[in-house]
Amino acid sequence: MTPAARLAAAIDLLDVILSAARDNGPPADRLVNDYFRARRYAGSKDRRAIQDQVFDTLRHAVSLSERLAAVGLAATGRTLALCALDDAETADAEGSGNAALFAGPHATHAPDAAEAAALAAARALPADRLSATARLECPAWLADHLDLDAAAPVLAALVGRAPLDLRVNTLKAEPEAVRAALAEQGVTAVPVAGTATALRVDPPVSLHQSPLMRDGAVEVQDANAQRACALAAAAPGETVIDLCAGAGGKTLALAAAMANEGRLWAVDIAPQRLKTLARRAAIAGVTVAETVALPATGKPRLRWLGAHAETADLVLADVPCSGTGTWRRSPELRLRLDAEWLDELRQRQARLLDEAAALVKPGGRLVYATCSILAGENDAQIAAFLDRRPDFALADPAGGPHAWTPDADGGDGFFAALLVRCPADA
Ligand SMILES: C[S@@+](CC[C@H](N)C(=O)[O-])C[C@H]1O[C@@H](n2cnc3c(N)ncnc32)[C@H](O)[C@@H]1O
Repeated sequence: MTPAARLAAAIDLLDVILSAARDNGPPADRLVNDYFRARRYAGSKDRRAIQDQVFDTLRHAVSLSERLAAVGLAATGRTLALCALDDAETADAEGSGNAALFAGPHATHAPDAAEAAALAAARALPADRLSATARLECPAWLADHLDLDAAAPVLAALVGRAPLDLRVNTLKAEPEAVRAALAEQGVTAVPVAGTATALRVDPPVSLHQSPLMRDGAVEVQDANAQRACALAAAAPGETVIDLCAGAGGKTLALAAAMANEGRLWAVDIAPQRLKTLARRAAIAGVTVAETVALPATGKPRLRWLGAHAETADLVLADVPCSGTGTWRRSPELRLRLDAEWLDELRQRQARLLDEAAALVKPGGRLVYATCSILAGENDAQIAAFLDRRPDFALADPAGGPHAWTPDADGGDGFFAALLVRCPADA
């Protein structure tokens, strides 16, 4: 593809992603996959270049939008992409280069003289003229929900690209053997300190064709998500309920920790995700997990929850959340979230926490987890829960809940609290 065709594709994709973000449509990575599935003529290098351009633009969409607004331009896929061009490309966009970026059928994307001047002014705006939130690529309204000064290092790290973290599936392989096998494929994977199963490949490479992936010896899973699972300390023979199992990232980790012994219920409201879970479980050699699709409300849900009340040694509530900790991987989430949705999420999280607690047997454990960096979804939920349920306590009150962050730990922003229910005779 020519540079002009790549830019045009990036603009098309940005428009599709922005409109999905506005209308609660599919996530960016799915839209990118769909886009290229319909355009088989794009080679892998083209795809990589277009994808990088799209995601880099989305990572800076908050500041780019503010720059565009400052010169009176609306933020669209096209203006965002043009505003994000670097110096060499800018010469082209302004017509002083060879205009290769707008050649042939892609001339429609070329700015006219007035727009080119406005874009140049937007690009030249010094960073210290941007708002404090835009400098950190954080939507302005979120300043009411976090301490901007304290969160600045985390927000800054969330603008970067995520590494590729792998979880070694101990049902199939040992970390050292996996490292050696990866090294034979020319891939350097480094153990992540403080975890037993996480290997980091940084910068990321595609391992989809790797036999290790195909045979289920490794899974892609962020190291901090693995830390949350490790905190749960699922053990062989236990009864475990993964209440928001989704496509099973954590279910598979729990099953490995249980060495496939005991009972592991994987519950979700999305049957399609549970189907993916079952497929992944088969590849990973997980035999202990049983999927349960429940509606979000209503009698069948109450019936299942009632039948399993106070039966679990461990319940994991990996609740739906803002995903603010995953902005490196899903930068469009910044544009998706609004105050109303955040409020709705928080109510849902509190309800799920209460449902999860009702499943825990006396003396059992409850892990509440999010991939959010917002206190309202994290510490505040735990504090309110402990007020509602005085029969639960933080397992490690001195350490409190855990908040792992990309600046400190390299992985996604992740929060997990381990709560223990008082034994029956306490
Ligand atoms: C953060 S995701 C879970 C990710 C998953 N645990 C993993 O590790 O891959 C949250 C999940 O909660 C599910 N969910 C939302 N509301 C639910 C409810 N009322 N009961 C059960 N699951 C729910 C969503 O469908 C979504 O799959």
